[in-house]
Amino acid sequence: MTTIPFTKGHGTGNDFVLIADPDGELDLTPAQIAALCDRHFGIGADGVLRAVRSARIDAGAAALAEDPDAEWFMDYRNADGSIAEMCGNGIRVFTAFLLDEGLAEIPGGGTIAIGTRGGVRDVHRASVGFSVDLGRWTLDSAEPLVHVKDVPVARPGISISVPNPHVVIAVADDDELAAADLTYIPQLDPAPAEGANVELVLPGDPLVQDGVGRISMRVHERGSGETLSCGTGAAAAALATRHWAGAGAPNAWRVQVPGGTLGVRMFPVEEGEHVSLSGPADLVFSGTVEI
Ligand SMILES: N[C@@H](CCC[C@H](N)C(=O)O)C(=O)O
Repeated sequence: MTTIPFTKGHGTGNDFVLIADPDGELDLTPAQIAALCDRHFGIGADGVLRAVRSARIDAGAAALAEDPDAEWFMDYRNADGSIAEMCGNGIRVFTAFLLDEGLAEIPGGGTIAIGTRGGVRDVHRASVGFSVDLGRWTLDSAEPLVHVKDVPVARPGISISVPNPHVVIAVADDDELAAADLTYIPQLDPAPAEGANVELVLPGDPLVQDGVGRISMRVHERGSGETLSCGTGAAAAALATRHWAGAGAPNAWRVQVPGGTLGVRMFPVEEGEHVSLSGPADLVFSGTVEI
């Protein structure tokens, strides 16, 4: 048994166990991650965020090659111990944790570069919490048929990577959004080999207010089940809705999730378009745990 300090944090209710492991000494197994995330027998969380110096984790070499300033690497794990490329809520909470622990600083008005398995991501302070540039997104050609328990009709999903995989479907109304039973894993046909996070989206009425698009969303996350929020899922949901809305749809979106509100923005860059995510990041308590 090893006793390790941890902090519990969340971003719009998407909650995480945060562990500082600067020298990469803690090789947590999937079973240990699942035990930490267990809501009955552990601390309870949707995932684990390990803060390790990029130089001290294999996956960090690519991050440092991309941006030598990416001193810290976010080693993200889903609640079942599986690895994902990116976590949009997690990276804001991770940044709050680095600052709180005195491990990093964000110079006034500046950004911090964080290594992730999906590439280096720049985070800066926002009016509420933090904003992260999620980088380039891709629309994949797959349109799997999505069956969600208690949603009467299966419908084709739109596949978007940011760069973790998402499949987004629209629902008809509030009742359908509420009725969906996301304790069951949505069935995708064909099923993507790497799995997918599935977002159910209800466009706002009106869809656009004061130039900002509005949607509500629920999510079933790969490796974590239904969560109160998914940052990369909010970005994928806004991108899918803009795609459905067609020409003239806005590039700024407010996404209502069960745990709060997130902001999504699309903006042009030299090589295409990036999507950014903003929202709160809260550290709730700290303690020690035996693993
Ligand atoms: N909750 C996260 C996404 C976490 C990873 C996801 N479950 C996956 O496996 O891709 C977010 O806020 O983006």
